[in-house]
Amino acid sequence: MRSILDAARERAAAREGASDERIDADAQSLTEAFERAEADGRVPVIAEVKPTSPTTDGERTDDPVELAESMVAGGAAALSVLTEPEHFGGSTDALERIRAAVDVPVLRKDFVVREAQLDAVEADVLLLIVRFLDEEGTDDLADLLTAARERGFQVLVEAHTASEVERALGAGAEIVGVNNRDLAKLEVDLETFETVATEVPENVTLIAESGIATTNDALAMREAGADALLVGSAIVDAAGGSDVEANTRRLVTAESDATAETAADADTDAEADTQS
Ligand SMILES: O=P(O)(O)OC[C@@H](O)[C@@H](O)c1c[nH]c2ccccc12
Repeated sequence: MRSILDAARERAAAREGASDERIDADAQSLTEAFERAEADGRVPVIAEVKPTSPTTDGERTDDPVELAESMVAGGAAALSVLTEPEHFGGSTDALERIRAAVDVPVLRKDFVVREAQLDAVEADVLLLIVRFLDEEGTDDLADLLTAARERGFQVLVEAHTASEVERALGAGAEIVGVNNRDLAKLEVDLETFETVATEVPENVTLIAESGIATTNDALAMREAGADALLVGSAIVDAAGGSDVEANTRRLVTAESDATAETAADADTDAEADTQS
């Protein structure tokens, strides 16, 4: 299989020939969706519809709209939908159907390297990956960021290292995602977020991405400063079962459950005190 980047360049070239109409996105605010979640005690989670990936065996053939609806029922603040066809089994059609079916913001997850790719499908939020930009055959991050905003998209800029975060901020990113997965080696290390997050100023919305599997992982990412979590595998093919709604809810309620547990512990302690 050719590389993700080569595939992206080729899809970009195909779109350049197609000269689609320019998207004029009517976008729902991602940060407001996070605030609504926080206001009712939910951890802001972006749940991801990803039929397959280079690190997954096989491909899920469930109806993506049903998956998405279960995620929202489980309390997801927003959704992420892969539209990359070759390595992730995604499609713009799935994104359109999901976006029409749910009332939360939807992120288009793809490898956008050229402006022409922006017009493939409307979404609330668009992903730009620092690692794949500013090099030969791709556009500049700052130019793409501007071009995406001109079309009405909010933009999530993804970084993996401190220097990529610097490039994201330098280009004017207001929403930054730190990917715990190294896209070259495809290995996940949650310490990536814990280390790199310290580079991001308070006024920037910060998202921890990938490899978040347990409620403890979720708590650790929040502790390290994540305003929101982006979770795919642990919701869709969790070891504990594939009840997507329950898997989403488990992460969404991680903090309220932890508080309840501490309170219960305190109660038991108080009881022990009165009895002694
Ligand atoms: O399935 P996970 O480990 O929960 O990860 C979700 C998401 O972060 C991951 O799919 C992802 C992060 N950045 C990407 C860029 C392209 C494609 C996919 C991704």
